[in-house]
Amino acid sequence: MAQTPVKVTVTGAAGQIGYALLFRIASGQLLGADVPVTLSLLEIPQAVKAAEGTAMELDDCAFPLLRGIEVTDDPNTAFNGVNVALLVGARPRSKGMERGDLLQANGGIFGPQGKAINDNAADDVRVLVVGNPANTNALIAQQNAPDVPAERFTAMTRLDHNRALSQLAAKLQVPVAEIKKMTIWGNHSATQYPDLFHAEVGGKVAAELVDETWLRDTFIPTVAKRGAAIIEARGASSAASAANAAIDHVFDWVNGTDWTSAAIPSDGSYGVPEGLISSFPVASRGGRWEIVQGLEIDAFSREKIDATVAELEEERSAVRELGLI
Ligand SMILES: NC(=O)C1=CN([C@@H]2O[C@H](COP(=O)(O)OP(=O)(O)OC[C@H]3O[C@@H](n4cnc5c(N)ncnc54)[C@H](O)[C@@H]3O)[C@@H](O)[C@H]2O)C=CC1
Ligand SMILES: O=C([O-])CC(=O)C(=O)O
Repeated sequence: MAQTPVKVTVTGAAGQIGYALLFRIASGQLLGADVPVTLSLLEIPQAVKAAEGTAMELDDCAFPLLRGIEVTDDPNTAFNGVNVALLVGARPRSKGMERGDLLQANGGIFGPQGKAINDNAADDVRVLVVGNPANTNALIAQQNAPDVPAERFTAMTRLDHNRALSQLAAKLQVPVAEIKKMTIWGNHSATQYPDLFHAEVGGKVAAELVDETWLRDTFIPTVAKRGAAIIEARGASSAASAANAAIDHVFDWVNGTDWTSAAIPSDGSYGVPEGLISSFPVASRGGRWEIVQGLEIDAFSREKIDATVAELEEERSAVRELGLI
């Protein structure tokens, strides 16, 4: 029997990440090489024409797995029956904009999108928020979707995870595939904590294979500030690598993995207050993320985790005060 296509909705579809992401979804890399998909491209009215242009190009690829494309500026249409929602479109910080203004502007996007997901999505919907500030935008969407299980709302720290793998592989001159158990904790921001005390290379603890100064003064800031370094070098923010990380996140969520990093709602593990959407070491089993349990947290890591979690708490308080959640 022919398989029913999975509906994948991408917001901000006419943006840079959208352009790097849509073709890979349509080619089968998001869900698997045997899973047909339909795509819904959500944009603001001014960018619908550009998204239609991307849809024309998608048509022109004649992807065997792509069973339909819609382009719309209506969230209720875009999320109608959606199985996988990739929330990429967001309001970037502009010059002179205060953090409260940024959160308010994004509340105006992620609140209504959360509600539209609540009212229209398929029962098995999975949501990945990429648009910044990703963790708190995910919280806003989740809190506006009370009928959807809270655990279905996640935010992307997989790009940070991949950056950490790549930096460590280069330092140790080993292939990326030899590194296991990498973890990003906390917020997708400069406070994030890339943890080498649980990462392993050839069965050895990564933190013991590098000197402490490099770990503290080079590795952590390089990973945490890589987004800014890309903007500085490219004159535009990470797009292909962000799209790649979104593909990795959803593929592993659906198909399973023993260990990666994802920002998911906290159940209180590792002292992270319940409900915060924070990055953890996670496994995916049976289509659900689980926080890896039982890790010893040393004093250095505790301080770093507490700092990034404190930032998430501040963001949650700010959006509460603004009445966004
Ligand atoms: N979590 C992560 O690791 C990363 C997150 N990002 C974030 O991803 C977001 C998107 O980045 P780019 O694609 O480079 O930006 P972009 O500016 O090229 O594209 C954003 C698109 O979103 C659209 N948009 C704005 N409001 C919308 C709404 N209400 N509904 C639907 N579409 C809407 C815009 O029209 C635009 O086409 C940014 O917030 C960026 O900071 C970027 C890289 C990594
Ligand atoms: O800062 C940005 O807009 C891009 C970003 O999140 C990243 O590259 O990690």
